Amino acid sequence: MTGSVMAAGSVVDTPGADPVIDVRDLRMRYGDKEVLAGVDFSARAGEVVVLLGPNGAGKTTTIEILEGFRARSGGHARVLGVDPAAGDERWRARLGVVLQSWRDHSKWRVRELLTHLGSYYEAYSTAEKRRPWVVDELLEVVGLTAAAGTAIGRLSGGQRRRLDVAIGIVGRPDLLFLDEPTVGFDPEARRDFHDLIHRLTDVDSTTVLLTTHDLDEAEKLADRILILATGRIVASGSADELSRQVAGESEVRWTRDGRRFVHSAADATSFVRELFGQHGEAIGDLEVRRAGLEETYMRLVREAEGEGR
Ligand SMILES: Nc1ncnc2c1ncn2[C@@H]1O[C@H](COP(=O)(O)OP(=O)(O)OP(=O)(O)O)[C@@H](O)[C@H]1O
Repeated sequence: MTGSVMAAGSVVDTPGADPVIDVRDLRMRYGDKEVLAGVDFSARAGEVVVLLGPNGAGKTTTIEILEGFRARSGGHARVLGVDPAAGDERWRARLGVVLQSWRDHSKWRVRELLTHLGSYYEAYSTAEKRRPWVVDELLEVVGLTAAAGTAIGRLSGGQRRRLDVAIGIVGRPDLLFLDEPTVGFDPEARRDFHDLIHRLTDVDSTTVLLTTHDLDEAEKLADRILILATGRIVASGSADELSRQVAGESEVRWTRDGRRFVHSAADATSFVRELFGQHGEAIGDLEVRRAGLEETYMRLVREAEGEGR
């Protein structure tokens, strides 16, 4: 591991507060294929943690283990203080799950299904958290009011995904797992979804663990981004912190005498100082861009994969 990659397990929890998710040395094998080779991370109450990684890196596997859907091969995992392999109904009622795709319930109508699923949570209502979510309010926040009476088989792909999110949150979970929630969303649906996540974390202190391949989305939503590659968390931090870990070059753009110039510089500040020293007021439209999350992500994954060989 090089110095530019943060050591796995370096996430620090708030002192005194039990983490909502606590994973140490998590391992998973399918036959002789090792998918998770020692994953370490934790999440605090109200935090949005985004799990990034190439196809097949093990993101869904990680989430399914934490949801209690899949038995791990080894390591320590605690979710809301409970080993997910031994979680009971009461524990499950505090989780919300949005899987990659649901393919059932096609004859049910939207309102009917949400009312039905919500009824399972009534027994777990508390003074602090009334469960389930009132259906009309839920339909409103996920943008399905107009489709409330529509049979599920007739929803568009984006509406279907909104319904998946509604199913995930109908029980007002303390912890919400979302596996690629915005696939098929148009830009407006995506923005509504981002607002919804902010509402869940701000109003309800819901903790969120989500996977996505949309780096823009990761940057918008995440308090912390985890990059999973070669079976481990190879980097952890905000988009800004990650980009500072990668000693990338910045791009400097400017115009002079009506011409556009672009230059990559390792030290943008001294380059710009020199540029003004030489050309002074002739310089216009100056822009300096640090490596974006996409470039940072690609470099971190490539470094990890290079070392793994
Ligand atoms: N039930 C299973 N049996 C055998 N191998 C599996 C099983 N489930 C997943 N795998 C393999 O484990 C690896 C990790 O899969 P996983 O779905 O967790 O990755 P992912 O990071 O979520 O990928 P993607 O970004 O494509 O959704 C893949 O190589 C996959 O083929």
